[in-house]
Amino acid sequence: MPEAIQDPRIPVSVLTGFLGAGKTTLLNYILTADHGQKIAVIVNEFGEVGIDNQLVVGADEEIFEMNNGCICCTVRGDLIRILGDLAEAKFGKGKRKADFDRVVIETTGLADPAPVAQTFFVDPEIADRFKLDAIVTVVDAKHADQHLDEGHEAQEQVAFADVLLLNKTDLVSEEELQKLEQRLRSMNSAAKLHRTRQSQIDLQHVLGINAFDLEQKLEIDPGFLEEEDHEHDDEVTSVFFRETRPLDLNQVELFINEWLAEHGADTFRYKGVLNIKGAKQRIVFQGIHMLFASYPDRAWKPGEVPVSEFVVIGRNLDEQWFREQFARCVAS
Ligand SMILES: Nc1nc2c(ncn2[C@@H]2O[C@H](COP(=O)(O)OP(=O)(O)OP(=O)(O)O)[C@@H](O)[C@H]2O)c(=O)[nH]1
Repeated sequence: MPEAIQDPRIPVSVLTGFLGAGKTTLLNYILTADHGQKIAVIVNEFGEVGIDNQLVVGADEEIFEMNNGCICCTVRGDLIRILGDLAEAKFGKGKRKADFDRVVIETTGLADPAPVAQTFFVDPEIADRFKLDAIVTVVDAKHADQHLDEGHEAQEQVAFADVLLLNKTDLVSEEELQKLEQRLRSMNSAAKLHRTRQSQIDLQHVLGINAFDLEQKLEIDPGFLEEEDHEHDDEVTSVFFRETRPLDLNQVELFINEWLAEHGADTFRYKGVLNIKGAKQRIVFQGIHMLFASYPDRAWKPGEVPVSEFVVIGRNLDEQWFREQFARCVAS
């Protein structure tokens, strides 16, 4: 990806997934795989001092632990501090030096990924140095239905995912897998879904995937955003928007202001590109709840049809409201 190469920020992958889904297994797999990259690891294990450090292999890696609470509530300050230390060790003139190409954060199975992801939008120094590459959610195929029925955390982990790893496929039948895949897709049609055993996957699907590059995903799997399935009555759903007519910037701003005021709490994740009238570049547009960012991306290519495409993932989404508001954004 040319954009990714030009972006000097350090990519960060966030591993999430419910308790026992296979996050540490994935982290170990990443650390031992032959990818030639140096990875700094941040581990947050709820209430178990040092446990994860013992489970994580790869002694050469920089491992930072956060044991004083759940990453999503009490210790976001810790996360900011650790990331700041890492940036200082890589770029600063201090004594402590650490050379690494990317950061992987393993969150506790009970974490709501939003505050972790928000860290990369909120804190200007962090946003300057680090870029959220992707949220990777490991799903336990055997227990997912139960977790999704019971808990908001599991639903939100699926909703926030850029990549879903349907793990432990050895423990369930093909039929069960297909049903579960449908359920996951109906909750988050934008995430790329892979089946895994022992969290093993070609790491090009997990690291350096530049999650906000919808185009790349569309190349791999055209139409994947449009898959819809209403068989389940899960509250978490995703809605996809596409419009080739250029949009009016003022109307888009009004739409977004209204959206964040009225529906910010229900919209977990949204991302995509906008085709703004008069703009030569695509505008990347993304956010998490009320935190929203947009910035000019690459220029539209010669021969490329400029198009606005984005996905909104959330709970109890008022799809009709979104469609009506979005329709008003088309430039006259
Ligand atoms: N049968 C089966 N077991 C698996 C698979 N992947 C992981 N496991 C096992 O599941 C258990 C939990 O895996 P972990 O990687 O520790 O899961 P985790 O998500 O890090 O767990 P927490 O940190 O407790 O949330 C371990 O015993 C793994 O060996 C799989 O594909 N199939």
